[in-house]
Amino acid sequence: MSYIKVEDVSRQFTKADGSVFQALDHVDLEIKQGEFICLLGPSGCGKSTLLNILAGFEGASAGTVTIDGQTVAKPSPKYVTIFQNYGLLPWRTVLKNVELGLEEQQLPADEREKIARHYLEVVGLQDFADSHPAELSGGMQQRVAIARALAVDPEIIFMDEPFAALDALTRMKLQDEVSAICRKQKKTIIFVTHDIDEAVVLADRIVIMTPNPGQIKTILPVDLHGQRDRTSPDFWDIRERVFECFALKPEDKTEYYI
Ligand SMILES: Nc1ncnc2c1ncn2[C@@H]1O[C@H](COP(=O)(O)OP(=O)(O)OP(=O)(O)O)[C@@H](O)[C@H]1O
Repeated sequence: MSYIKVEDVSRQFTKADGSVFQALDHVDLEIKQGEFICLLGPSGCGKSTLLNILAGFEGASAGTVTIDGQTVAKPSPKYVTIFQNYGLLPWRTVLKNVELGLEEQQLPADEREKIARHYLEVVGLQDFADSHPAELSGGMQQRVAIARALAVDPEIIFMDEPFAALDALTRMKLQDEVSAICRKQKKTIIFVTHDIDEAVVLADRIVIMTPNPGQIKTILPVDLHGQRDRTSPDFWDIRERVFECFALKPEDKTEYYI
């Protein structure tokens, strides 16, 4: 039973010179509740456009998107989005940043603080509650953004290249943490990336997109369970299949990004 249904969605943009650009072309996709989906493809293939349409930030030119049977027309408080630049308020403490989304729920202050402290613990930042974002590393700031997203108990978390600004080791650590946390919390995740290894580490299914016009080329199930070992033959087998989908030549494979 599909939870998110994308039916025949197209999106055109009119460029400055008046020409029409087809960012998404007849896209169909069904996603089950609790799935971790990675949208993977080269720059300009429409990953962010599709994510923005799913999250209700922008409309499709044609086609429909439904979530739990309801047509998506605008952003909903049931879903949260995490961006690459963390989106933290610099003048607030870490704790107060995590409380931000809860303030709209009109909870008593002590209840709000209890929930925020719980999710800071989930992401391992309980000792930094009184720090300000500028005192934290990029990886820690992104963990605050993840705690803030989880605190409102969303049904879906949309993530648009959330680790792109982080160094490779921090990114790998956060990939493992996000995978474990989101699966434990049973969230539906739509995650945009152009990093092949990141998609293989995280996804239940990888939606492989190609540009000009933006289309879904294929959907690859990732049949790896539990903690994903980046050195295992199974991991390398799936990674190989993704490379084949993009028709990358053997000599291209040393570069992890597409
Ligand atoms: N508001 C807009 N006006 C005109 N063109 C747009 C607009 N938004 C996106 N596009 C174009 O649509 C195409 C798809 O953009 P999108 O940001 O969805 O790609 P992407 O796959 O997420 O790329 P990246 O990995 O570089 O972020 C791009 O060629 C982009 O220039």
